[in-house]
Amino acid sequence: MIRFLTAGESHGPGLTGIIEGLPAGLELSAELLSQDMARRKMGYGRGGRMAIETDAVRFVAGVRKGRTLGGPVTVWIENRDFRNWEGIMGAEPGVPGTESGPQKEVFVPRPGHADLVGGVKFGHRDLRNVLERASARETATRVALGAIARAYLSLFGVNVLSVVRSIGTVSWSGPPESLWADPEALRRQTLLSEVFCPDSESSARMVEEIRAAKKAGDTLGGIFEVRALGLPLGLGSYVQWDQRLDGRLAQAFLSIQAIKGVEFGLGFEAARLPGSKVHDPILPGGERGPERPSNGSGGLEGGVTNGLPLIVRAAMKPIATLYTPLPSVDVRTGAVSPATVERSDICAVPAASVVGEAMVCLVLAQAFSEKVGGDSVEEVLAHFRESQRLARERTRWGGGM
Ligand SMILES: Cc1cc2nc3c(=O)[nH]c(=O)nc-3n(C[C@H](O)[C@H](O)[C@H](O)COP(=O)(O)O)c2cc1C
Ligand SMILES: C=C(O[C@@H]1CC(C(=O)O)=C[C@@H](OP(=O)(O)O)[C@H]1O)C(=O)O
Repeated sequence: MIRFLTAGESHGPGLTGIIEGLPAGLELSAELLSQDMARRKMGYGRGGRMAIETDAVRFVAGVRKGRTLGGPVTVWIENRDFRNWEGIMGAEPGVPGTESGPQKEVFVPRPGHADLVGGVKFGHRDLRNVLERASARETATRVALGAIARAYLSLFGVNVLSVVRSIGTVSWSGPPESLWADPEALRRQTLLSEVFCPDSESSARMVEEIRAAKKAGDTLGGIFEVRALGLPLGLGSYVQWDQRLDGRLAQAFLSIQAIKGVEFGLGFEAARLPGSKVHDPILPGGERGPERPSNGSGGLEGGVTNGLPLIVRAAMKPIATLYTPLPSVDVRTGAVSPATVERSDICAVPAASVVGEAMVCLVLAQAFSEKVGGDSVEEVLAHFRESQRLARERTRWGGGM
């Protein structure tokens, strides 16, 4: 069983991630993780912090000579900004000389952030004790662990990709199927856009809208789409509520800071259409199993992958920190006061799309490990091949069923 945890504060010394349950012998390197780490820092509308961090990943456990050992894999990502925060964020109280100067305490909660609820829940008067962990800085760890999960998924020929579908009021219909089917070309074209939208006209309009929001002291959200290609039929299960893969993916997406909605395939549109326009006919097909001429289901039926691409879209709300702040209350006095303004992103939808990919990789890796298990890569691959053989046999109609 694959499971993972993250730890660390936004301006503390660094971030730690642990992922357990990977087979021994999986090839891993910092270099392999670096592309995803770099993409998460990108996107027009991010704040000054991204210029400070390098987000280099160091393996501190579970990997030797470029291969997993079978134990928990632990990653460490340094917060380079910590050197500017050491006196404020250090773990030891009263280290001489470190507590002079501004302490960057936060007393006026930002509407839409975790400040108010965290302060009341944990009894923190200084709301910095809340925002440091609630911050999406934590997603750097998820992307590192997600890239490890991606390496595991590559054993099965699975590819996970994303594009930005809308920012603010600007939206577009998404790439044609032919471009989705060419992962390298899609990735290249997505990276050419400042907002990870491979349609250049929409991309330029999105950038313009972010620029206008910044000028107005405002922020923006948007929608991104993640797809997983090359999935076999049979990951996840309908036999228990918490084994349904759509439910597990939805939880994973909603756990990303500021994600407020998730849909699969036709999504909410399906509620407006008759069944004949929603469900995907089942045709006999050939050697590769039944054929489905459409994919309104987004690759899941009964909480189980059906062999079609997984299609998930997530909606991100606008960033909570406003440079023209909303009214709030000073927790020391109860007086009405403008919400705290911290250095902040204006829009982080492109970055969130990379985090979304990471969460899909992690949930799919868990589902694969449940289905095909195994202590070594060799064993995992043998189990996978056998399960593929059985699936082929069972869809040779009139034969194996
Ligand atoms: C990649 C990314 C970057 C973010 N950057 C900021 C930011 O700079 N300022 C901010 O106020 N919120 C930012 N957020 C959102 C907050 O972390 C989030 O709104 C907060 O933790 C409260 O959680 P909730 O919105 O899910 O309720 C970001 C989210 C993501 C995914
Ligand atoms: C640090 C990251 O994102 C941060 C997420 C974030 C928030 O409130 O969620 C607030 C900002 O933090 P800071 O005040 O340090 O600039 C973002 O930069 C990151 O993505 O690596």
